[in-house]
Amino acid sequence: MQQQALAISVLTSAELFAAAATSSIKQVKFDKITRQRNSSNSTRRNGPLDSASKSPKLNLEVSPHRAVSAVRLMRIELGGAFADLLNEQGKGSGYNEMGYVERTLGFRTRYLDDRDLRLVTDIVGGTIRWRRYLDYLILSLCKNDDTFSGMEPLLLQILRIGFYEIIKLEMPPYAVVDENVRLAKVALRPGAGNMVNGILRKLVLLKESNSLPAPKVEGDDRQQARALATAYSHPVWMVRRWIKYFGREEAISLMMWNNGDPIFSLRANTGKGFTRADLVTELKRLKVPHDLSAHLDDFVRLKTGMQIVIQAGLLRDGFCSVQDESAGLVVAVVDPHPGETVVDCCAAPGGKTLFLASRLNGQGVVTAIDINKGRLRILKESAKSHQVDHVVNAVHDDLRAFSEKSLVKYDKVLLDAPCSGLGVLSKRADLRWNRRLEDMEELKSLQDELLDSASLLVKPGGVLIYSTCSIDPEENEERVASFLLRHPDFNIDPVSRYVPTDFVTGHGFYLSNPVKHSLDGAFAARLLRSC
Ligand SMILES: C[S@@+](CC[C@H](N)C(=O)[O-])C[C@H]1O[C@@H](n2cnc3c(N)ncnc32)[C@H](O)[C@@H]1O
Repeated sequence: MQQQALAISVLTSAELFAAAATSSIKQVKFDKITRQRNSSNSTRRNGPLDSASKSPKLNLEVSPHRAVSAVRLMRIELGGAFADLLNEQGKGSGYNEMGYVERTLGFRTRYLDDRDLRLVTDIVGGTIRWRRYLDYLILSLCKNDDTFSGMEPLLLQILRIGFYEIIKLEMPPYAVVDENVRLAKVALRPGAGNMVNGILRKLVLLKESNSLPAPKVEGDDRQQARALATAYSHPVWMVRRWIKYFGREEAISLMMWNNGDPIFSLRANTGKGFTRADLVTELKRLKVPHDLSAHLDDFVRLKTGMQIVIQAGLLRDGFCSVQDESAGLVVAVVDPHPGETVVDCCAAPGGKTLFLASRLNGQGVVTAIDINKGRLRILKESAKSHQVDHVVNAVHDDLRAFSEKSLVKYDKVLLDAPCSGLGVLSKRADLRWNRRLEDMEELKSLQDELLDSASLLVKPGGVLIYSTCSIDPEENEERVASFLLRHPDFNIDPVSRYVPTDFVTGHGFYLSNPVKHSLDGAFAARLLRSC
């Protein structure tokens, strides 16, 4: 199911870190909203104790995973945190989150077991992905627009959960109605429960009679894009952009991919002497279904069971990393060899650095630069647990400053640039709602600037590799074309020697396309500096 993993990837961990750094202000805002709500409901009959109470009542009537899901959705929406923020530490996070339930909803339920945690992950991921479509349905079943726009945040989350469970998870509808009505009554007030009851029952009737409202794809381009954006739950600007670049059918396929269950891969950490064969033995012992990667020797694809891998400590102990094959193929494009000097210009949290380092077989150095201290700390810790820290030199700096002052030139320079992340929307459930069209322009000029800086670090005859986890031509091919105009001493080195032909574009770049390859989207260009 969606968002199966609890701790997702090294990348996610760093973003969690970044999110945590900004969450305190947002938490104050959230606490304030929920405090206001709690104080106005302090007299409810069946309800929990007020949040000010020292020992919240144990309320076993409410299914704990729904309470936690609702709270997490509130946090994500109000706080802009990442969907897996509280899943990071696996089981332990359940306790953490129950604390939130107590403080914000004002009651306790039993603690979450593994099954509950999986349900929370599925419900939260799915509800976020389908938000635009769910809201369209909810709005169409409300008395009027004001009922929807004036709805309190928690009530809206409870409705979204109910709609998602009925429409997308196809759970037994009347059980879903009962459970969500109870949650609304306990967490809010009896009237809120009645409203949830009324709206969910209308939905069940429409679903049973096959007459759910559906956005009509008609009118001019903008109107059609709007309807598709609602039906497939994406922002309108993304849909328009994808139709422009990929055509309507591929845009739809891409949205369907983004809404599907994310697929996770593991990379065996050969730097620690743990081979893919060892990983496979472990996965078999743990009964985790998997396939060998068709593209990379050290990788396996998981069908399910990431939680089991996490709980077995394989990630914590550095035996493997969660890394998408699309990112692994970028390292294949870099093609590091023992004894070479490599610089990873935007390295943190270190997914690619670790793979590069393990490929050096203990000879050579990867200099890993990043502007973000917190993310770089994660990189350093991971390098230690992966036992590749002796070949990783972590540098906290802005690449633009570093490249101006560096006297050293490198054999291989990887710029894994900050980008929109439009290739990884299946794993990053909330990213689609956080990205704005305006971000694209800012990102493009940053990418140009960083490319210019990275090029200063390449020795004559050396290679600059530019990569992103985006599928957007303006962040990929266009940035390379613009760079080559500014830097005539660089030429395209086609990647066909490094990755399977299927991933090579007409211009000799590497492109992993979610629709075509069933991997995350990623891009890389090899640019050779003349001697
Ligand atoms: C796409 S992420 C890199 C992911 C990483 N390569 C990996 O595989 O785990 C981009 C990184 O660029 C860093 N960054 C952004 N601007 C930078 C700058 N001016 N100098 C150095 N790093 C920068 C960000 O902090 C972020 O960690």
